[in-house]
Amino acid sequence: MPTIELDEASVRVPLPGRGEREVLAPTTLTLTERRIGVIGANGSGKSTLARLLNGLVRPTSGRVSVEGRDVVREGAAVRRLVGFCFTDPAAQLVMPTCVEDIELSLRRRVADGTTRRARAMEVLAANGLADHAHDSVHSLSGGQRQLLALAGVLALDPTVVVADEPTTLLDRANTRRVGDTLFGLDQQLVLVTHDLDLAARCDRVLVVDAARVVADGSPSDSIAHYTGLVDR
Ligand SMILES: Nc1ncnc2c1ncn2[C@@H]1O[C@H](COP(=O)(O)OP(=O)(O)OP(=O)(O)O)[C@@H](O)[C@H]1O
Repeated sequence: MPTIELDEASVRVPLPGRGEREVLAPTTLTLTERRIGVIGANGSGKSTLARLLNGLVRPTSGRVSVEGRDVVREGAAVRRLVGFCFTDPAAQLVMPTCVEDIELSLRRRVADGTTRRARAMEVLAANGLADHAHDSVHSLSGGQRQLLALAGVLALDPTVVVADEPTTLLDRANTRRVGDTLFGLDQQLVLVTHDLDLAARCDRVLVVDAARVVADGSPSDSIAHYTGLVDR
């Protein structure tokens, strides 16, 4: 599996007229497991941690690297390695139809339009969306939209998939479909989630609380730590 490293990486954001806020305290981690869960309360810093991994957020201090590539100095290379799936697929789906959306993802990879269309159709088929290729993205259900957004990320064959609460907007059946897709991936997965059933399927789970990783271990130990914080 790939190696993701955080070396004393912190994130502070300026608050106009009020100094700054630490949204992630200096954090050191080496992540080599296949499936890594990140859980914690709203506003604890999970998304910030996830966004550091592909350079969407830059560390204020310290270093973050993926496969030895620094997310700041080698940002383009890191973004090729790390696919990022957002909570709200609307953040990712910008083209009118499903097949055009996948083609947009592929534009830098496949120059020839006919080949690109064929590849996009394959990607849709692999994700159970072939029948919707020419449908409007807006006609899809929430679960189908999330699968389409994920398909757009997977079309680029990333080495690592970071998914930030990909099932939060979904009902139970779609949570299961998207969860099964994510846990069926060959790639390394970093999954930020409020769904403790999904967290329980990971190999290692980090608990974030008040801008710090406060627990890091097996799913059962980390989930127990988190529920202990909530029940405190
Ligand atoms: N650019 C920013 N400016 C100001 N505050 C920020 C910024 N980025 C993050 N924060 C704050 O840092 C805290 C952590 O945010 P983050 O989005 O990482 O939390 P989270 O654990 O993912 O929360 P949720 O579960 O609600 O998605 C929040 O209080 C958020 O408002």
